[in-house]
Amino acid sequence: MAARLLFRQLFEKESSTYTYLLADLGHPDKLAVLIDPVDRTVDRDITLVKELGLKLVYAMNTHVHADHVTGTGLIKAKMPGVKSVISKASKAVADHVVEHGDKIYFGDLFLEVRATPGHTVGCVTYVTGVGSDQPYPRMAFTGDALLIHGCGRTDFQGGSSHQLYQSVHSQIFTLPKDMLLYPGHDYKGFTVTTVGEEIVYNPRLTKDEETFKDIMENLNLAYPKMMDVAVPSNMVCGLQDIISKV
Ligand SMILES: N[C@@H](CCC(=O)N[C@@H](CSS)C(=O)NCC(=O)O)C(=O)O
Repeated sequence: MAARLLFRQLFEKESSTYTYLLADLGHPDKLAVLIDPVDRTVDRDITLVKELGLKLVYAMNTHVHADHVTGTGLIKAKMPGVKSVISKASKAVADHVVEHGDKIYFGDLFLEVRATPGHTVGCVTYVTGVGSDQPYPRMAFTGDALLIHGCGRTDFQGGSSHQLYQSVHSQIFTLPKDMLLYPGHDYKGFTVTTVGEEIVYNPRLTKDEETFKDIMENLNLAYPKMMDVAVPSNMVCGLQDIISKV
């Protein structure tokens, strides 16, 4: 049966985080994945998965988040059989650790892993693809490597403005110009962008690398309020928090 993509963009307002639900409606079991679920909105996401008749197979993270606790641990507790996913480079614990070039299949569809370190050392971008040879709308989930007309900060968790600049230019700006890009957060009310739009209008990453580094060194952002709780919890995909929340 031909793959058919179901796609939902979900928002968690306290951390301005986007969670993405993707499923292959062409598969008899309607296999699905969630990218970057948040603990606070897990019940909403699980209800939606059930209402749509999907079978969730992976709860995936683009990186170890510093501003909120991932929902992957809670989802595993509430939906036995779902596997957590994160990059090997993050050094976090998950059921499935991925590296650059890996493909995560759900039905005939897959997400290809592109290493995009710089915001954190283990950041990855997930790019959609399809196993069979058919025309397909393509999208990439950039986590905090690339935000809409912005990018993730680089001042903690192994962050590096040099690495982020190289990651975005080599792994994201080389994708097809009309590819849709979906970020991990948005603080300004945007929902989606394209590769072509960011190549022209991103106010940070269109600059030369030295100017970019200067911009990043002078962001003067306060540390995320939940950082001391979120990072240790997310190093185990949120598992240490589940006992009090299930
Ligand atoms: N105020 C928020 C944290 C906001 C923040 O630092 N966002 C990060 C991504 S989450 S670690 C970021 O990279 N921002 C880049 C930017 O340019 O805003 C909180 O207290 O949680």
